[in-house]
Amino acid sequence: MREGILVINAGSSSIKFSLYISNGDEKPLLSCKGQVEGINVAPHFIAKSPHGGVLNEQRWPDQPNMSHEALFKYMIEWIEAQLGDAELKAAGHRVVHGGSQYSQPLLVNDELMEELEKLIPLAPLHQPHNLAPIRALTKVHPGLTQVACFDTAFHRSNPWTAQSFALPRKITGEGVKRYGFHGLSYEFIARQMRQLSPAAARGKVVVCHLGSGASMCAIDGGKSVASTMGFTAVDGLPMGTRTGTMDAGVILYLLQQKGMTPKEIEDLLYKQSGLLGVSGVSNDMRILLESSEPHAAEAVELFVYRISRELGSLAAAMGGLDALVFTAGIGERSPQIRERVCAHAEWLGVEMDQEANQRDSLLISAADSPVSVWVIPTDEEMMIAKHTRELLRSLRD
Ligand SMILES: Nc1ncnc2c1ncn2[C@@H]1O[C@H](COP(=O)(O)OP(=O)(O)O)[C@@H](O)[C@H]1O
Ligand SMILES: CC(=O)OP(=O)(O)O
Ligand SMILES: [Mg+2]
Repeated sequence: MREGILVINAGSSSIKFSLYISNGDEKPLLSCKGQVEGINVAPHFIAKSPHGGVLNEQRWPDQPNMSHEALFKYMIEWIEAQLGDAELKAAGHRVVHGGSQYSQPLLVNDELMEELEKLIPLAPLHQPHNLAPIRALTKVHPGLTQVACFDTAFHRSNPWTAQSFALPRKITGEGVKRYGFHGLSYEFIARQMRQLSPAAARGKVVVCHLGSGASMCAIDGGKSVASTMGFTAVDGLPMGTRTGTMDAGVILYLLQQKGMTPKEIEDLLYKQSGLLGVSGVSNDMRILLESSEPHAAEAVELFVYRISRELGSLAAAMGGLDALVFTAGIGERSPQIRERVCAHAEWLGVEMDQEANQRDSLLISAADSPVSVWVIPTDEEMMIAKHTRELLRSLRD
């Protein structure tokens, strides 16, 4: 009996999917993957075979504001048609915030959904979009096994110092602490490192996940010990449209002196800041790198500067650095950003091989660099599929 596992990774401006098919107990193989991107701007659906061949592409130029729901419906109907004689066995979802309660992949039920909805204010760009496809799939397939995999889970191994704000204990006890995100990506990279360089994987690694959301993680002996994101995914590095770390006093100033409402401040911090706010040009790193606008160059400079400072901080959290990894959209595809970050990191023992970097090679450090430097494409969907399969297996046993 052929069985399908569908993985959904829904974000603020994109919904990514992967479909895995297995024959009986065999390991599931990737059947196709794709995404709708440009939601709210210029929606574009593309689906590819495992080898990268385009299977389907669709744009809606006269409906730029097409809803997440309508786009998800188009996507799911296309995916269902790909199943052929395979039965859809389960769906695994990336859920950005698991709060203080959830640190393992979990079977979705009404009670869990209620709890996850309470976390929407802590991840306004992500959580509503993570939960909507779960609900939409429940409608189409009422009995389908659905699994929620949390972006916060991998960081639960952080020591209390890395998880705490210096707030009164009562507030910390209510769950106001640092959770960290992009955990599925970091978990995938940690596994890859074990295969690529077992010695480095046993040591001290900093991973830079630089996408439209960007964060960094210190992984010591395979376990997350610190990261740049905190209570929410607006903390840490400046991102496409998010501020990253900011003096909390600025928020008081905006509330008390500028009379801004909480919703206006939320929009400012999550949607109007970061690369977009500083450059006034775009949230897209590709556009900024090509732009001749001085403010575009400053936005890139600030991005690199903040990565460099956080690198020092994360190395300090581990007491050293053996390997540095770049991943996600910018990390995997921008030799210039990697070069500039590595130039700031010479003091830590980072020496880059310029040619290897230009080629986006897997290993981009010089042969005698004390710290090895890697470019590893992340695969959050693969990690979700793995967790979903393991949970299904535990239900069968
Ligand atoms: N060749 C490139 N050079 C620089 N940046 C790139 C390149 N390709 C993609 N990006 C950046 O990667 C970002 C998207 O990364 P991705 O990891 O897919 O993000 P997310 O999953 O958070 O939507 C885009 O904002 C874009 O600026
Ligand atoms: C947590 C987060 O920022 O996710 P993304 O990079 O998908 O926006
Ligand atoms: Mg992402």
